[in-house]
Amino acid sequence: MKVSVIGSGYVGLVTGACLAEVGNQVLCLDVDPAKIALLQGGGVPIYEPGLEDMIRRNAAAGRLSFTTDVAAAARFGEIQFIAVGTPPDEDGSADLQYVLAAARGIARHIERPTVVVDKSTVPVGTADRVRDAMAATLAERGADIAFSVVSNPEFLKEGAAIDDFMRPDRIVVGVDDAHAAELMRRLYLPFQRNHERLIVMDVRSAELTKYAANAMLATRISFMNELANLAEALGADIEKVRQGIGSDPRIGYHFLYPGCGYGGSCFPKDVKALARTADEHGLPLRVISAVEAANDAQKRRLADKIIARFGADLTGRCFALWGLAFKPNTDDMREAPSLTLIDALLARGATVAAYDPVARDEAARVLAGRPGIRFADSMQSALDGADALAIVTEWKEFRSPDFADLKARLRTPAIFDGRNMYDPASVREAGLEYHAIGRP
Ligand SMILES: NC(=O)C1=CN([C@@H]2O[C@H](COP(=O)(O)OP(=O)(O)OC[C@H]3O[C@@H](n4cnc5c(N)ncnc54)[C@H](O)[C@@H]3O)[C@@H](O)[C@H]2O)C=CC1
Ligand SMILES: O=C(O)[C@H]1O[C@H](OP(=O)(O)OP(=O)(O)OC[C@H]2O[C@@H](n3ccc(=O)[nH]c3=O)[C@H](O)[C@@H]2O)[C@H](O)[C@@H](O)[C@@H]1O
Repeated sequence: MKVSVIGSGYVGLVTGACLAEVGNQVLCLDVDPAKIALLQGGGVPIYEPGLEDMIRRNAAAGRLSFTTDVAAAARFGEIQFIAVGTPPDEDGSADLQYVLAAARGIARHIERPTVVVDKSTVPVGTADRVRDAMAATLAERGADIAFSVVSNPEFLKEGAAIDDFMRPDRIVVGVDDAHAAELMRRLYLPFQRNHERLIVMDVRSAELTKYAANAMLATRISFMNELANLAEALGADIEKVRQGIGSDPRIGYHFLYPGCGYGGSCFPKDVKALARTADEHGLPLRVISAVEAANDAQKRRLADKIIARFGADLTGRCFALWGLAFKPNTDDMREAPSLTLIDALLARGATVAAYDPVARDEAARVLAGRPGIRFADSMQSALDGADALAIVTEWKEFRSPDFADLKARLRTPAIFDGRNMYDPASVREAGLEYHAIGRP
């Protein structure tokens, strides 16, 4: 099939590359000329394991190409995916300007019946707005071209995006006409060879399913984070409690890891947007508001622990930071808990020496112009001259450090572990203080 993808960010690129991988012809569009020039030259603007190889392979085979030409993209695909950003507006609701601009761009140039598939995360009712925007644009052109609007929310996780797309738990398709439903079924056939993964429903339910999934996952994390804080006060170990409850299949082990708060481009904004939608309908989601407040507090937790240990005035102190990205295996810094910690430390007069295996450049871009932060080339060099170490992202290479070396390099041998990476007894036996989340 011929497929256009409007928006070449995390979701657009992964969608485009994976659809090309199974034999479709794919054209990816973006409004950012620098991004498209990089992609056309064989580069990839984001770090996502396996993506660069997949893009190169499919571009070389002539199945995947990139453009900034809206008309070319609109005329190319019988299916047009919209995968542009939906950032939070000032009031927390999803800003739909990019989605609607993409829809108008398609309608301005299509020449044959087209199925428009919304992959961006959008509030319930957005498909209607996309339909209206397209109909108005077609009317301005005096064109009578049939089109359908489908909701096909994306559930991939950054850092595992290719695998999530190629082997999805489920593919949610919200659709209200048989032709579009059949086209979507054919498009996704290669991704469900072992068993049926397509869940077909009405458009509004599909739109809500996406927010429900992210809100449920965020709720689990905030629940565990608050419980961890309580465990700490009670002298209990949240890691033992996690194992104790995760073994119940009704609860399960996934997404039960306490830490220094959830970040990323989606949980924070989607939780806000869902709360906003509920408020607009006079049906406030009290649980969801609490999830958000608990996360804001949890992101400050490591800084609070450091202040409790070293005092509120951190002038002259330096803290080593391991991990900058909002989670491992990505260079994404959006809403990363590291940013909250860095802000708090710098505001109290400290300096920070940060190390991240892949997010260094992105972090340097985000933190440009902030005095007091140095980017180290290795885990070890971040420690030199530091008072203590804080761990924000659980990269694999942080799992088994040489604690004796750590102790030798740090002025105060103390670890503030925001991801509960170590066995407290082993760290303490090595002569280091260990301040984790919810552990005695
Ligand atoms: N990042 C993730 O892991 C996931 C994101 N989502 C959702 O997918 C959507 C996209 O997210 P990301 O890919 O992370 O965003 P992103 O910010 O990485 O990429 C969006 C891209 O769209 C481009 N763009 C904006 N307006 C355009 C237009 N009119 N025409 C063509 N290109 C345009 C931007 O230049 C940018 O490159 C959001 O709604 C997000 O909530 C859903 C699941 C996972
Ligand atoms: O809508 C989206 O964009 C995506 O949002 C999340 O994916 P992502 O943000 O890439 O990353 P996650 O692995 O979900 O982690 C999000 C945050 O939660 C934190 N987290 C995760 C799991 C856990 O047990 N504890 C915890 O603190 C992570 O450290 C990270 O900061 C969802 O997992 C995806 O299904 C969804 O498609």
